Amino acid sequence: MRAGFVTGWWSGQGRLAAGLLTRAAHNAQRWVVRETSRTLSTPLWHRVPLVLWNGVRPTSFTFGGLRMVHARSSRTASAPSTPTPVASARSDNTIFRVYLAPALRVALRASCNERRSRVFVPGTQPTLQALSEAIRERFAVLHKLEGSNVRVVLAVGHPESEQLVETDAALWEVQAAGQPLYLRWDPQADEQALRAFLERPRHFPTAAEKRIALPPFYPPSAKLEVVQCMHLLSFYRFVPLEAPDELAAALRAYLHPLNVRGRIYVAREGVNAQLVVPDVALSALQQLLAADALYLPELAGVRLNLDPTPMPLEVYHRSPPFRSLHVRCRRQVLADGLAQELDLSQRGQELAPAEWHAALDDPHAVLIDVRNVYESRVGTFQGAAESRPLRTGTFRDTWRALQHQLGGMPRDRRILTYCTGGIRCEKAAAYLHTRLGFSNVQRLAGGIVAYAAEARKHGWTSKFKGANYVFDERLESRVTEDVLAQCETCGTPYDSYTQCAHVPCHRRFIQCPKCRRRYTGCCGPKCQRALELTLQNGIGELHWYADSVSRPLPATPSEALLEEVEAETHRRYPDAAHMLSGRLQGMLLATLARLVRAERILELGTFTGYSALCLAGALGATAARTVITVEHEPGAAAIAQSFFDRAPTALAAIHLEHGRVAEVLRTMVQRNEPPFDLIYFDADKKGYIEYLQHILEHRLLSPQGVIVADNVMFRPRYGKRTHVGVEEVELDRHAHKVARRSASLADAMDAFNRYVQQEPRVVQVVLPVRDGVSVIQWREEYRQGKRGDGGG
Ligand SMILES: C[S@@+](CC[C@H](N)C(=O)[O-])C[C@H]1O[C@@H](n2cnc3c(N)ncnc32)[C@H](O)[C@@H]1O
Repeated sequence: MRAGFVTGWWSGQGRLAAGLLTRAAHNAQRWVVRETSRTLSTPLWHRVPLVLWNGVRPTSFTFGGLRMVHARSSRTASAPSTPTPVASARSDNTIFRVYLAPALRVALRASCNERRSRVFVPGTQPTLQALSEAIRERFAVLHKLEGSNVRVVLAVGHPESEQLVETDAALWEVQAAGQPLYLRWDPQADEQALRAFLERPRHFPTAAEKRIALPPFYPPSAKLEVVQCMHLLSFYRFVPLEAPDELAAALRAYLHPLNVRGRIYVAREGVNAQLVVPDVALSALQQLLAADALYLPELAGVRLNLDPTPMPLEVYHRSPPFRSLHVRCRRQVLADGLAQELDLSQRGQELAPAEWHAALDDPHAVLIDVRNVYESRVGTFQGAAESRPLRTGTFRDTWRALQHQLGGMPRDRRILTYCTGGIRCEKAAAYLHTRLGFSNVQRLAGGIVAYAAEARKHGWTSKFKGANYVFDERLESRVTEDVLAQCETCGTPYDSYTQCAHVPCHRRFIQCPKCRRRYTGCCGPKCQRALELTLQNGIGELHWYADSVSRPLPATPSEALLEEVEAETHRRYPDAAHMLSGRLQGMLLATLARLVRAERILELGTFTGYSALCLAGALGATAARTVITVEHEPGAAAIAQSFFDRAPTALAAIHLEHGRVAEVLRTMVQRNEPPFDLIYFDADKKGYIEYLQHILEHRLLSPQGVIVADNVMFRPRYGKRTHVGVEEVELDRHAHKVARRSASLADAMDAFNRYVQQEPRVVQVVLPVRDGVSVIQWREEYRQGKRGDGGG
């Protein structure tokens, strides 16, 4: 017997029409259905088995409206009669790593989250059929294959692998070897079907095209142009659904015209929705789901958890909690990882927020926070009740944590459970009742969201302290001003979550703004280092582009001369040639010199004379115009002088001062040197602060003058890079030395930037050109003044 994993063909339109017909039976007066079902008899696509037993090996057959096409493969070995046991299976589930192959990802336009997943299959010897169902549930994007005639197979090891999983035994082998699985096109795919799918028209029918009559109370438009604010709203209901996909289709059809965004899961066990609703559409949505409404009978009278604070439209635009509407069919609306379905008919007693508020004073009650540890960290209920945190990482861990926390407890003890919106408590309470035998389980109706709204409405002192963690892009919604958590990097009280800026890590964690700045948005130095390497590459590319589209000033020394300086520098200083300013920075210096109408320029750090030549070019030759440049290294000074001697006469005179910058600056003051209109800092980084103080103190900068400081965004180099990532930075001994030195230079530059930022006499702007250029000027009130008066 052989089995193949396939996705098949079925009539998507027919499915919708069939769904609508069924719905029409509920409320015939509201629906106009012009389409009729075609071949459909089993509307649940995800219930259709995807494994073919091919004793007779059909190439295709139709099952409940789904045409199944067998995935032929190069593997011919038949399944052994005694299956190999699975080597590694955790708890009640077996976990598979499944990826979408790149070609499939692109074709399905899978989002980042949908590109790979761990797939949990109940049992330790899962069948291929169970895995295929779990995959269908996990990779909702496979829905897009609906209506196509293309096949997807499960390949082992790599995206192009032709080793396919076709039998349960092959699956167990894969699991035992810990190999990843790739969802890919069938290697023997029908080219035509594939092309038809890839070139399919991307048109999403509107409600009018679907011929759905919208309710009369709908607003004429819910477009964001006519909206003032958005409302955050959630609802869920555990209700047995015969045809979740019908309800999903109906929800899409009804909610799209209201411009509702968010995420709705629909399964045979019920519905779970988190939405953001335009203000003009809120009352229509409420009417749609009202107790007496017939539009969505499965949801009639569902409790709507409305966030009491509407979101102004500009806030929504800045950080929308949801950007579009996703209605997805899943195996469960709340995946619990339990091998056996819970009996949800016994799920404890619901307490209204006011009853809950009072119940928390019961010293004999046990309070169970059913949320995960990262949620409890930023906000919890506090009261007399004894609190037993579950500290779970995912909802699937709840069962073991409950057994652990409540193991030896009398079964008639009063248990109070709460979660964000109430849905998790329903399953937890059912488990406590039916599996652990607790008889007095009570849960907070509507969860923290409903409690916070009621507390605010009635002016109670909230017993929930801190922030309510939410699963949209806001990450939390504040209930009280209490701060229960700490910054994970410095330990100061703070409770806002962020995500590590280093994309491969992307860890969600708590970090204060100070540490966020310090670690450039990363969760720690390791990720920061990795990010810096990425940025170095990125900036390199941007610099290259900026250089290629810039055009030098006409008076700049000839490109040929500058190229010669560069070539000579590389020849004589192969390891230090990067110190030379280069074309783009040379152009920037010349432009700034022109802008401030500079006559006198001072450069600290000549090296081989590249930037001095650019500056002299910007001034042009007149008697009053001069560039003074300072260099202490005789070899570099000699090279620079040789080029200055050969410079065209159209350039301003360049006077090279041999010696250390500090001394030269002192002698300048002694000999009463007139002030400069542009001073370029490009010598030793650790002296920048001292030079600045001296220049300001002795007014060596003219009132309109500008200081240009180079390398102010200098970032440490961390040795040889193999490829970007957290673990990939190799440091050899020499690299260690370089790293230490460059780290100390980076610190010096950071100290300089911060010094200038707080220096009252100047203003500065930092430009991310190369490794950062700071442009510093006198503040207006300090422009005029006498030498030695400190500029004041
Ligand atoms: C980055 S390079 C200058 C590059 C040059 N401005 C250009 O763009 O072509 C720095 C130069 O400053 C010199 N230098 C460093 N510290 C110095 C100091 N205290 N006094 C004088 N020169 C110094 C170094 O010898 C080196 O040649």
